[in-house]
Amino acid sequence: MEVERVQAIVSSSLAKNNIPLEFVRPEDEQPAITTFHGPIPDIPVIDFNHPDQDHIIHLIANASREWGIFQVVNHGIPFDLIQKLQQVGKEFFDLPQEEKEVYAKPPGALTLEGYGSKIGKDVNGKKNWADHLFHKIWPASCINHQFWPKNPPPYRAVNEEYAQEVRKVVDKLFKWLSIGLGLEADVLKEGAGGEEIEYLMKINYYPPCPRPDLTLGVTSHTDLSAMTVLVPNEVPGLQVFKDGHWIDAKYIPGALIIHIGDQIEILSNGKYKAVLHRTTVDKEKTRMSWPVFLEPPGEFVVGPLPQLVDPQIPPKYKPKKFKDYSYCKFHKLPQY
Ligand SMILES: O=C(O)CCC(=O)C(=O)O
Ligand SMILES: [Fe+2]
Repeated sequence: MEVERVQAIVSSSLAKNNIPLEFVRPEDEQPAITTFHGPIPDIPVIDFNHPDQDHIIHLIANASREWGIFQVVNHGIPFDLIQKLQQVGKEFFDLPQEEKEVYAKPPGALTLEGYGSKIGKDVNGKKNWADHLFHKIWPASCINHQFWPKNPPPYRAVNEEYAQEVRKVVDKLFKWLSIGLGLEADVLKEGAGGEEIEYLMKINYYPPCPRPDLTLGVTSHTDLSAMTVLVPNEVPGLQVFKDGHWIDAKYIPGALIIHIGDQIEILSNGKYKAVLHRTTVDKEKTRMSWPVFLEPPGEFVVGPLPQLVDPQIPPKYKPKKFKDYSYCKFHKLPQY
């Protein structure tokens, strides 16, 4: 069966002011009805250039306890590299449809890697207003170049360079998040797979939509990863659920958006929270984003760090192989 990409639907036959019913969300999900516009604090913004490292650690730990998400400025990744990452990704999605299909996720494949759209409809029978491309970028041993676009030609070099830069930021984040729990600097990284942690790049492509009030790009979820490091383009759309409200993330040029994912929530025994988030789409503009998911290897067992468990504070999660955790999450089965 041929899967129809959202981008292809948009460029073909879309009636003005109309979208196919399978993209129309129930009212309790529609962004026009459920987005909060009252006064509310912004997602915390953390400056890695702050001279006092203890202060940075304090801010990161607080943001991860209270929000599960924060933005980082002055993170050290050169702005022109971020712009190149965006440019080569955009050029890939601008290719003719049949050229992109060369990278299509093989049907029935176990891997997430490849070009595609979410095939299954969700529990409401609804689809996401988004296409995507997934491929691993680190460690070298887990890279499948068959899923890396050959076009545009600089795609590979730019993604290789980005992988090296993002690793430096990730190492700092793991270290500071660990210290923020009152623990040794290496515990979270080691608890999530150490040097074997896999860096999974995703490009989200959200075409313009005639009815952004009715649909969603990605529906509400927490990330399966340990954490996620995301570069957005300039079109707003990320929303986070905080204190019972869906609120918009502000776009800060060049900033990285850090999501705490399920595996850090588990490792920290619930001290840090995986953030519930979703995305909206735009009437005129294409939104894109480049999350990198940091995932334990499939066979790696993740559970609450023993240092955070005692008779007064029992473990809130059972240790589990990452591949089993992912399987349950994708198939919407209970975890424990
Ligand atoms: O596009 C975004 O800002 C977020 C995308 C997202 O949540 C995801 O791909 O997991
Ligand atoms: Fe996400």
